[in-house]
Amino acid sequence: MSTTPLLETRSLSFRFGKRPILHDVNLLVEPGSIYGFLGPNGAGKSTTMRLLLGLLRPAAGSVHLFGHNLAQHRVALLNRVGALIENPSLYDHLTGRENVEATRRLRGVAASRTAEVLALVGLSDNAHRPAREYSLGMRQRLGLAIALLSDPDLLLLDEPTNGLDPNGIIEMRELLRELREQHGKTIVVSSHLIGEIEKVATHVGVIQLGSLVFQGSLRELQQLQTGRARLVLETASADTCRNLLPRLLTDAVATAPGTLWLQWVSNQHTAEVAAALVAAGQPLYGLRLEQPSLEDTFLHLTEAKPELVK
Ligand SMILES: Nc1ncnc2c1ncn2[C@@H]1O[C@H](COP(=O)(O)OP(=O)(O)OP(=O)(O)O)[C@@H](O)[C@H]1O
Repeated sequence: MSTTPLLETRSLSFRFGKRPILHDVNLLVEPGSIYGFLGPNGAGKSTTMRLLLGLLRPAAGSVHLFGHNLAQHRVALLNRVGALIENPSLYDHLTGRENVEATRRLRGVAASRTAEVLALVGLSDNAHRPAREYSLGMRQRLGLAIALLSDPDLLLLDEPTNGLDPNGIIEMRELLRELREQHGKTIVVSSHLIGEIEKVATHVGVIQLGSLVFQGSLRELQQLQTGRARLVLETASADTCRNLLPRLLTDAVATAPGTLWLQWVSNQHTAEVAAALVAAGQPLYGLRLEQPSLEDTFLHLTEAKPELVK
């Protein structure tokens, strides 16, 4: 069964003046997902978010929200989107509740929503305090409350945990999970930290130098990580082993006179390599599996050329 993506970009490109910033970006966000939009600083995440919100105009390509072209139905489509772009602009002298109220009136949203959104982000008990007394985490949650006023189907959050302490990061993560699981929101959340995204995202897009270098489910990213596992083999002479076992060791790389690295395939293959070495009369001093971390895989992706996009 195929569903219409909630958000899609088609060959989206952007330039600042003559400088190309985004190249042919094809994002695909399924309804009900938390899409982690990952990339190092300067990769183009904020620019993409601004294009998704119609705040910048593409040099080429298009943005589609809920199956419709943003350029043609801007107001109607953006009514269904809530956004938090970096730090929310708040009135520091007003209370949390008054900050929400100010936007609620402006947008003509029902009065009952103020208490609802404050409760949703866990700020009911602090709603009477002026925003200047709020921690950064509370400010982010207040910004999110304001973004939730019109009960949007899609939330676009640009680095919402930037600068938060570990507690604030956990609270934000739990809030995103709750918004998806209990309120059916689809969320796009950008970050430069894979460690944060892997804990909350169902899908991941990785951007590097303005190009999407990976897009898929978190599971597919983890599979890519497993595929990068390698066997490290310690023996007396790497060259002798390679000569004796050309079929098994053609692609092995000698990193030291007695050390070979080869791509990990399966447990069976590992056992076959070990048995073959011993049968060939070669000493086996060590055999270990090295699994790169997801962080390594992310770094690998963001160092690689953009050929991995599906
Ligand atoms: N107003 C601007 N004029 C010219 N270049 C810009 C402007 N804003 C951003 N850029 C450039 O566009 C590129 C992408 O920036 P962008 O802010 O989208 O990246 P990012 O992935 O969000 O990174 P960060 O997390 O550091 O904001 C960068 O090279 C940046 O220098």
